[in-house]
Amino acid sequence: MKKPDLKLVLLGDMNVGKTSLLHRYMERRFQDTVSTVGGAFYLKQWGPYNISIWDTAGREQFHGLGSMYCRAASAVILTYDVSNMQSLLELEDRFLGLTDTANDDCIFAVVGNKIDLTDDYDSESDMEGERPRTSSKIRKQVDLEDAIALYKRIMKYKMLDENVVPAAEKMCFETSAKTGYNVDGLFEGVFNMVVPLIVKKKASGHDETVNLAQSKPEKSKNRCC
Ligand SMILES: Nc1nc2c(ncn2[C@@H]2O[C@H](COP(=O)(O)OP(=O)(O)OP(=O)(O)O)[C@@H](O)[C@H]2O)c(=O)[nH]1
Ligand SMILES: [Mg+2]
Repeated sequence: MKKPDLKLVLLGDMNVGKTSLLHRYMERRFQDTVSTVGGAFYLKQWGPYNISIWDTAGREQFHGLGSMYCRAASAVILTYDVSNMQSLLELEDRFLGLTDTANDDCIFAVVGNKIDLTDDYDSESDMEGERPRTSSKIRKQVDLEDAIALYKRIMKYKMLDENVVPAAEKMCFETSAKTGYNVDGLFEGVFNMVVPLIVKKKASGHDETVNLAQSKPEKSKNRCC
């Protein structure tokens, strides 16, 4: 199996839709999921590069595995559910510390999924990024500004200079795995951000990504642990 050039990890509480986002992006559809056990990974070719994307379990009982999955990650997607404020709070309380094992120049994205459930979204108009209001849905509990504030706190926690890292507005997304809203924008936005890191690493001869042949996972989209 070809060695991935970089590693991207999805973290977040159970039920926020991490697996569904990955299915939507990789398989172009929304399908029933079961709560993830341990973790799973996909391989994605992006231009000349191979990216491994790791889906992790949000359930508390698998929490101990999180920092292992984050080891040497170049990008972490912290995912919450826009209809559930607690899921945003958990990112800071429970998941951020797991990223201590990621690369120093790791890029972070904060993603609010299930936007389709909220009164901030109209599926009839889900075209070209439009998102007018309707009245008949759940109240949105987390605003994009809350996610942006979290992103800024993450940068502080990582002791990264806000003027050097990607702008918060560029790294906070709202998505719907169900309708596909902004899912390509999320993954491709993150891929484009990390490509310069691969180029830099290759140029300096420090290619330190995980060798999948050694870390013993399976074919694309297989479960492990
Ligand atoms: N309406 C709606 N439901 C969603 C969306 N994304 C996921 N779901 C549903 O939310 C539930 C949980 O989705 P998963 O993708 O399994 O969540 P997860 O974050 O992978 O959960 P764990 O594996 O337990 O950590 C499922 O019933 C999905 O169908 C979305 O964008 N909109
Ligand atoms: Mg899952």
